[in-house]
This record gives sequence, C-alpha cells and structure tokens, in this order.
Amino acid sequence: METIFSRNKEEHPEPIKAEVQGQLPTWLQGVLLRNGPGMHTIGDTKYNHWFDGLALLHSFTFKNGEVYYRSKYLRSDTYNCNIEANRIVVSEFGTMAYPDPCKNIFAKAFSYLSHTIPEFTDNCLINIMKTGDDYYATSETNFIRKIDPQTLETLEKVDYSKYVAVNLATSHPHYDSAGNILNMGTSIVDKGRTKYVLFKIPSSVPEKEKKKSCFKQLEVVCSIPSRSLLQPSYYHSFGITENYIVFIEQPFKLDIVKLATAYIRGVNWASCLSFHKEDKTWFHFVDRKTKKEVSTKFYTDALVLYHHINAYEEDGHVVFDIVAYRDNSLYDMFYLKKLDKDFEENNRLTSIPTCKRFVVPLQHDKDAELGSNLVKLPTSATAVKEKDGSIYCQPEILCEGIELPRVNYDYNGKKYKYVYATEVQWSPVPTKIAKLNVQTKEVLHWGEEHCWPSEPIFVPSPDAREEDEGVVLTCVVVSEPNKAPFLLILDAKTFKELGRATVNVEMHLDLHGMFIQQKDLEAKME
Ligand SMILES: CC1=C(/C=C/C(C)=C/C=C/C(C)=C/C=C/C=C(C)/C=C/C=C(C)/C=C/C=C(\C)C=O)C(C)(C)CCC1
Ligand SMILES: [Fe+2]
Repeated sequence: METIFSRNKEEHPEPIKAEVQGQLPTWLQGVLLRNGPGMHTIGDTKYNHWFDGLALLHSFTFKNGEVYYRSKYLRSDTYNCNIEANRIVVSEFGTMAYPDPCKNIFAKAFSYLSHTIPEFTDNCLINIMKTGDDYYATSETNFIRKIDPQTLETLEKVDYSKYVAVNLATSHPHYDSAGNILNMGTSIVDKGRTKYVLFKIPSSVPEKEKKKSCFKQLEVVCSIPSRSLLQPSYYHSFGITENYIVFIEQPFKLDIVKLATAYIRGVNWASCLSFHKEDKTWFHFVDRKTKKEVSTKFYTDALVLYHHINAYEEDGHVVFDIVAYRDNSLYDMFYLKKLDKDFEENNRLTSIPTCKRFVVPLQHDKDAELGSNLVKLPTSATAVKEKDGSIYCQPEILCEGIELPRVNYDYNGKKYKYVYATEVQWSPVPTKIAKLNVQTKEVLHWGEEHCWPSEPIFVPSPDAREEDEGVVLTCVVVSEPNKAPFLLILDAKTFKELGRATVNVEMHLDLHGMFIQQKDLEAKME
C-alpha cells in the first residue's frame, strides 16, 4: 500500500506509446488531462497528508486509435523552492514547514512573523480548469497555475486575490453554456467581514482588450455573509441549476484564530478544521439573474460534504444531489501514517459516503400548515416548515459507497439520470467504478482484482442523443507486482470494456481531471 499512496513517482515528460487492446471509437480524439499528488518526500522531509503531495500532471493523448502517455510535475514556486532546498519549505494544508534549523535567528523570526498572514502554496494538485482556450491546474488557495495541456509545461501563476477579495477558492468551478466560469471563494475577515464570494470569469475578452487576461474581466456575482466571522465553513464544491447557485454552508469549519496561530503553535492548518456535529447545515440559493439570495432559510442536520454531483429545477423545487458523510473521517483517513501497509484493517471510515438527494421547495405555499411536507415531487425527501419560518429538509438516499462523482456535463444543472463514480467501502480501496441511475437507483459496475480505478470521466460521442451515449475513461493503477497500469475505456451505456491502453510506468493515484476534445486543442493553437 505504501507504493500506491506514498512512494514518490517519476515523471515521464516525453510521450510514451501505450499498448492498446480492444477497439477504441474513432471519434475519441483529444487529451485526458489529470492531476494529483505524486511526490510525498523531499530529501529527509515527508508530507503528513496525501493531499499535500507535489502536483503531478499526467495525460493520455488519443490520436487516430493510438494512445500516448506523459506525466510532468507542476513546476510551481512551491515545487522549485522545495527541490532547491531539498526539503519541504512551503507549508501545505496538512504539513507546516519550518525554517531550516541552520538559519540565523533573524531569518527565523522573520519566517514566524510572515506566517501570521501566510503566503499560500501554489502546489495546485487537485483539478484542471478551462478558461477560454487556456488551462489551469487548481487547488484551494488563491493561486492557480496555467499549464500547456499538450506538453504539460507549467506557465504563469495567477493570483485570484488580485482580481477578487478571496483567500481561498474552490478547485471545482462550473461552466455556463458560453464557457464562462462560475466559481466561489472565501474572503476571511476582510473589512470586518467573512463571506463566501461567487464570481464569474469570462471565457473570452473583447477584441480590443485581447492582450488583457480574462481575469481582469472577473466579476463578483454575489457575496453570502458567513454565519460566523471567525469560523467560515469549509467547502470543496458547489452546485448550479439553470437559475440558481446552490451553496451549502456545512458545520465543518475553519477556525480563523487557530489558523492564525497554527504556525507558532507548531500544528498544521488541517487541525484548525473541525466538525460541529450539534450544528445545522444551511442551504443557500442565489438567483443567477437577480444575483440575490433567496431569503427563506433552508437547513438540514449536520453533515460533511466535498462533492456536489448535480442540481436542477423541477416544478418550483431545486433538486440537488451530493456525496455526504456523517463526520469528517475522510480527511483523516488520508494521513500518510495511516496509509501504511496494514491500512485496510486499521484505517476505516466511520461514515460511509452516501449519495443524498435534497428536494427544496423554493416556490411553496406560504400559508402551508406548520409541520406539513412542502415537497410536491415523487420522492422520499421532505421539507417541513417550522415555527420560525425556516424549512427543515431531509434527503432521499440514492445510494451508499460512492465518491469522486462525475456526470455528462451537458446535463449539468438539468434533470439527469446518470452519475459515474468510484466505489468506496469502509477503507479507501476502490476496487470498482459505478454508473448509478439516480431515477431508478440501478447500478452498473466495472471492477477487476488489484485494480484502483480513478474518478471516471464521461466523454459524449459526437451527435449523442442520449445522456449516456459516449465513453467513460478511468486511469487504473494496479497493486499487483509486475502488472502495468492502464487507461480503461468503457461504453458508457453498457459499462462494458471497449478497450484499454496499457503503459509500463509506475502511475500515481490522482484526484480529478478533464477530457479536452481535439477541436478545443486546435482552437488553442490557432
Ligand atoms: C482518491 C481516492 C478516493 C477519494 C478521494 C476523495 C474523496 C478526495 C477528496 C479530496 C479533497 C477534498 C481534496 C482537498 C484538498 C484540499 C487542499 C489541498 C487544500 C489546500 C489548502 C491550503 C493549502 C490552504 C490553506 C488555507 C488556510 C490556512 C486558510 O486560512 C477514494 C476514497 C474514492 C478511494 C481511494 C482514492
Ligand atoms: Fe474534489
């Protein structure tokens, strides 16, 4: 297991031709680009947590039935400083870096002071984002790094905080039908307020401003005040429908006072996150046209979530699906110390990821009786009006044991049927991926022994008429010695294997990624 999670992986910047078995669809042309942690020790120092590792980008290029693999470490400032010092010198969420013991007393004092308001890492290891024809590696700090999707070369560093007052931003932005980005970030104690800021980055800039970056045209859509000045909620993603933005303010919170003193106290930033199981989880809906928040207060019981799956509107309700936990054991499970060879027995989640559907009656009868269920759709999800005017929502359970969900993005924000995800049981051993029909709750699986499939990505076939017409791509790391990893191509409809492209390298387990169609790569080159 040590190999899978914590062994440093080599980069392969030159394309390696994969051995293709089976029949790949001829229309499948483009690049699957993915991101995740690849280096966990530098010199004699080791990160504490798997989500801290240095970003290793990798890609599979599909060209006329052939597949080429390459991988390259993101040359972030963090990477360069660490490699030059041959030790971890930049703090990550789960690992606080301290000055070299050989530094003089003034350098040490300066380092302590500068950490009160830290310069965050640009080790963007979580996801890939597209703005216009450009691609960025993303994390959750204020920094993103432009990359070349073909060579995986690292380009400019962009600081969101130069364009919008945020200290943190999600690595799961949304895209509207014109390709504009909608994202959210947290502004911590700025001008005496802590708020969640929704912002839009246009996909293109007007012709006469072509030299300017699209970040200069960034617009704030709306701000939602945090319920607590010093304890904003942590969030990893949000949802959108045609008319609303769905934001969940969960009782999994960052303690700002603890964060500001973490360095001096000798603890990591992750220890400043805590789950308040006695608190409520608040749902916020922002009207995308008026940019105003819906004033009714909707809430549910305490939960922890990382991934929204999808959301849509139906007959005056907003329906949204999420992967939820009853506690924060997921983050704790990924401490590298716990991912040792016996981790399957010793490292177990105390809460299984559960796919929950909430059905929120935005338009409801204002004179409805207290205690009555306001949901008018055929679902077991409920929304009950309370004395103080707030509405208490309880979900319908769609399925248990899935994570890293993806949908056909053409159906994002719309009524949909299918989720593709990795299966998770009580320990982080994904032996399968799944296709869940959220309407019938039927599940199809793909799995093979010793195989660790990554987040499955749906790619629609050209002129697809049905939601699941296309393929599903997943990188499969194999934990059996002498067996090479491969990219698996499944028919999305049947979930049967169409082919696999095997590459004889030691591949890393990754987090998220995107498929870039050949036509989009060509548009970039023009
Ligand atoms: C990968 C496998 C699985 C599932 C994995 C899942 C569900 C991964 C979720 C990943 C998440 C939530 C990653 C979040 C990373 C956040 C980072 C790196 C944040 C960095 C923030 C920093 C440095 C900011 C500091 C800010 C401060 C201090 C604010 O003031 C399974 C379980 C499906 C199977 C195994 C493989
Ligand atoms: Fe994520």
